[in-house]
Amino acid sequence: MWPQHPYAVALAAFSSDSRVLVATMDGTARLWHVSGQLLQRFQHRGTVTSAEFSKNELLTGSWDKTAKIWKLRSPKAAGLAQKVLGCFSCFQQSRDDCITLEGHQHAVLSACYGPNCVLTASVDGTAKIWDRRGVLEQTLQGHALGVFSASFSADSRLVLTASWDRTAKIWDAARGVCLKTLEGHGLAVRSALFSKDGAAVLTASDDGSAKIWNAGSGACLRTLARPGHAIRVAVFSPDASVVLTSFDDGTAQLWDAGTGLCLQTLKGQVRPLLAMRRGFLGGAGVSQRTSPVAGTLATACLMQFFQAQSPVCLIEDRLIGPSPCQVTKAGCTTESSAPKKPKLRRCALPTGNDVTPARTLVLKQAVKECKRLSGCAAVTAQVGRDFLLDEPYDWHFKTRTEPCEPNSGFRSLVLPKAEAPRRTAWPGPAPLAELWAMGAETVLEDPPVVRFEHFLSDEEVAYVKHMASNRFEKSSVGMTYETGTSSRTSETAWLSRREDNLDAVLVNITARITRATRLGNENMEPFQVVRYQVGQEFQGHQDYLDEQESQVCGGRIGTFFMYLNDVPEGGQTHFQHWNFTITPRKGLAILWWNVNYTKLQHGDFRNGKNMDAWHQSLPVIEGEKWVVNRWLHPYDFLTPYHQGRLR
Ligand SMILES: O=C(O)CCC(=O)C(=O)O
Ligand SMILES: [Fe+2]
Repeated sequence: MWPQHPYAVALAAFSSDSRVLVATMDGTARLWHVSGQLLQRFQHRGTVTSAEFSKNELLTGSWDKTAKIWKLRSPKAAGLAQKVLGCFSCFQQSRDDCITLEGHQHAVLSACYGPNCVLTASVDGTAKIWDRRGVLEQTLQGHALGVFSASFSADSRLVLTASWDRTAKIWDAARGVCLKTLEGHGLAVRSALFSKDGAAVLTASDDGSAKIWNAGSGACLRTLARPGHAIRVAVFSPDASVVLTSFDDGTAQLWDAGTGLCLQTLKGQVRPLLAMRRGFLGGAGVSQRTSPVAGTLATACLMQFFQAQSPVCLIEDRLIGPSPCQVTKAGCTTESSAPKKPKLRRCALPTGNDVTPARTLVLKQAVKECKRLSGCAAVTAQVGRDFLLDEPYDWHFKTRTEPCEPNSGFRSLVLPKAEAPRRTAWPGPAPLAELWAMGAETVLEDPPVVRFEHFLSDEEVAYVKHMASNRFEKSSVGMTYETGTSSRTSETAWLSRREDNLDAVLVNITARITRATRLGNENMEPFQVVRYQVGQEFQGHQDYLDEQESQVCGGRIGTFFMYLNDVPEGGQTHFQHWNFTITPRKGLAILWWNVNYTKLQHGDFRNGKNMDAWHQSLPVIEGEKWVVNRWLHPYDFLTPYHQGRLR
C-alpha cells in the first residue's frame, strides 16, 4: 500500500531496484520500497527539487541552495531500524552519511551524476561541476537567468543546460566554456537532454514546444508544438526516434521525432505529472542513462501511484492513500440540508496527533486560510508528527471538484519559519534627483509621483504573466479580502509562494524597486497581478488601509505599480485630486506615496493618510489590462504575513 505523506509531494524518483523516493515540500525525502516499507529518511532545509540514485548513494538538490550526496543503507538495516523505532520515526541520516555541496547562491534545481563528478544547476544562473567529495571543480557561467537543468552527454565531454533566459547552452565540460547557444524558444527552457548518441538535443519550453536540435551545428531541426501548454520535460527514446513530452496540464504526448507528428496523447491527471514539473523524471527515470521504457513506466507508475489515493479530500499533489502507520485519513463529505440551499462542504487536512500549543497556532491559520480559500464550510486539521515549527512550509490544499463541487481553484498557503519581523530603520523616500538619475520622469512634483518607462523588459512581462496565468481568482478588497465587490471587478493572482521569493526574475525586479523606494523585499506585499477584461474596473479608493496602521508592518505608505500591456482603449489609472491620468504602457511603472510626504521624510509613518492619493482604474473598453501592485510598508510585511500574524 502506498504511504500517506503529511505534506505536498514535490517529486518522486524511481531506482532500478524497486525503490521510490518521495520528497515533500517540507524538505523531507523518504525512500520507500515499492512494497510500502519505509527505508530511509533524508532532510534538507528546503524543498527537494531533484533526486538521482547511484549504486549505494542518493544525490539530491534543494531549494536550500545545496545538493547532498547521501549513503543509502542496505534494506536489511533499514528494516531493522524500522522495527525498533516504529514506522514514521525512522531515524534521520547522521551527518557523516552525507556530503553537502555548498556554493550556489540560490536554489539548486537539478543535480545529477557525471563520471566521478556531480553536476548541479541553480536559480543563480550557473551550473557547477563538483567532485564526489563535494569539492567544486568548475562553474559554468553565461546564462542571463536561472538554470533549470544541466546534464552530461553520454560520453561526458559535454554539458547541456536549460535556462529561464529562453536558451539552452552546450558547454565543454573539461574547460567550462560555452560552445553553442541554442536560441529559438519564446519562453523559459525547462529541460534539455542529449540523445544517446550525442547527435541531437531535445529541449522543452514554457512556450508550449519541444525542439530537436543538431548538437553539432546548433540548428533547430524540428519543433513539436502544442501552443498554450507549457512543457515541463521532454525525453528521447534510446534511438531518438520517439519523443515523450509532459505538459503543465497533466497531459503527456508521444511524438515521431522524424516527422514531428503526434503519435499518442495520454490524458493523465495533473497531479502525476506535477511530479515531473521541474523535470524530475528527467533526472530520475528518463535521462538517457535509463531506458525510455523505464521513463514511460515511471510515468505510468507515478500515475498509478497518485490514482491510488482515496477519493476524498485532496491536498494539492500530496499523496493521500492508505497509510502504513495509521495516520488518520483525511476525509471530505458533502451534506445538503435542503434543496437549493448551498451545499455544506467539509474538508479535512491530513491529520496527526502531536499537537502542541505552538503548532496549533500555526495550524489554526492554515485552517482559516483553507476555509477562506476553498469555500469549504468546515475544515478540520491537526498537525502531523513530522511538523517542525522552525522549518518553513508550504501548505498546498485544494478541495476536489468531486464531491466538493463546485469548488475549483488551487490555493497555497505559506507558513515559513517563525522569526521576528525585522523593524529596519528606513531612510525615507529617495529625493526626486536620485530618482531622475535612475531614469524616472516626474508626473507630479509635490508630492513626488514618478514614472519609469520600460521598467520591465518584454521578457519580464511575459514571465510574470506566465507565472500568474493559473493563479487568478476574483479580486478582493481590503484586509477582510472581501471578494466579488462591485467596486473592484477584476481578477487577482498573488505571486506569494515561498519559492516566488527566490525566483530569479522576481528577485531582479524587486532589486530595482528597492533602488527606487529604498525598501527591501520584506517591506513589500507580494507581487499582486491584476487582470481586467472589457468593462472591468476598480472604482475610486485609497490603497492605504487604516486597519494596517496598528499592525507590525504599518500601513501601505506607498504603491509601486507596473503595467504589463498596452490597452487598446480604456483602463487608464486616474488620480482625480492630483489631476493626472496614466495610460497603460507595457513595462511602465509608477511610484506614488499614499501618506503625507513631509511626514514620511521625517520618519513619521502614522496617521498620515493622504486622501489626495485617491485613484481608480477606469473600465477597460477594448482588450485586456494586466497590472502589478507592490504595496510598500515602513516595516517588515512578509515575515508576519507568512506567519499568518497579520490578520
Ligand atoms: O489598475 C489600475 O490602474 C489601478 C489599480 C489599483 O489602484 C489597485 O489595484 O489598487
Ligand atoms: Fe489602488
